[in-house]
Amino acid sequence: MTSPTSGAEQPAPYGTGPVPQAKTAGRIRIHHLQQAKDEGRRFAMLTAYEQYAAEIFDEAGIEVLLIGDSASNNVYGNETSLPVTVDELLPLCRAVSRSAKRAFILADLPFGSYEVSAAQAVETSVRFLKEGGAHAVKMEGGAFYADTVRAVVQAGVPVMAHIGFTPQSEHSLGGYRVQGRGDDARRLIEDAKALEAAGAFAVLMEMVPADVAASVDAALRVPTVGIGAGSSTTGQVLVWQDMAGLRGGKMARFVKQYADLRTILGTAAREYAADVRGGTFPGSEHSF
Ligand SMILES: Nc1nc(=O)c2c([nH]1)NC[C@@H]1CN(c3ccc(C(=O)N[C@@H](CCC(=O)O)C(=O)O)cc3)CN21
Ligand SMILES: CC(C)C(=O)C(=O)O
Ligand SMILES: [Mg+2]
Repeated sequence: MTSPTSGAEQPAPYGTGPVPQAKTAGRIRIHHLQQAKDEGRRFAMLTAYEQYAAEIFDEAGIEVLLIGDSASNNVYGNETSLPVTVDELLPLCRAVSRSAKRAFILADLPFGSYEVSAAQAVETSVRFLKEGGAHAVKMEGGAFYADTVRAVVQAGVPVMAHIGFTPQSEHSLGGYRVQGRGDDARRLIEDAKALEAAGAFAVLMEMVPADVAASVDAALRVPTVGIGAGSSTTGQVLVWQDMAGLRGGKMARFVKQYADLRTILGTAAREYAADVRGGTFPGSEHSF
């Protein structure tokens, strides 16, 4: 193979020198996630909605950052993920994609932005890549969405499918409940296979019995990601404010809390306020 750098050293003609690769060098891509499955390794995914979380998780080696529609109830103050819009998620996606150098950037399609037609799904997905800087999108839904997945993939947008408990359908599913128990296990496996056949590069399962999730993972060539789906999936995902203990209140069973940021930030804010009220902040070292 010949390359511009082989043979005798010659000045490169203008415009043919090496292209800077900083933007993509070392970037996690879909084939790395596939390799993880093929070689029996697991990968980690977290949500991220802004600059510092994105930078910190990227530097920590988290392979996939998800701009989740869970921004609805973790950023925008809604009770559920239903109200959040494309126009609200796009700026968060842009902030994360600007801030992460290595992670694969995955954007959730919010409720109402892809269900109407395959054309609507393609239009919304393209916006997340063009305007949000995402590398792929995730959408909720089973085999019924296979044609939609196929259309988006054909347009050049990789798709992660999301099955099991799909929070955008909580009112159809009758609440926040484990999916795929008993006879429903077979349907979950068929959904996953149909979505893989439609071109999904991965399948995420939420709140599915561990043995059923293991069967789905075994039935698929592509990697799986789990949240409340046991330890047999290729990857795992958590909402970062749950994982880091920033969010208060009762946590779902599938959450493991690795830090207590809510207490740390609350203590910092109380100490700051006390210093201000007591006149000890700012000190002379903070003054001009
Ligand atoms: N902060 C946050 N964390 C999440 O994991 C999350 C969001 N927000 N927003 C969108 C969806 C909603 N999700 C949720 C939220 C709560 C439960 C929950 O309360 N589960 C209970 C009941 C399970 C059952 O009885 O079947 C649990 O104890 O796990 C589950 C999924 C997951 N996603
Ligand atoms: C919980 C994960 C899988 C998600 O879809 C989200 O954060 O929106
Ligand atoms: Mg979501």
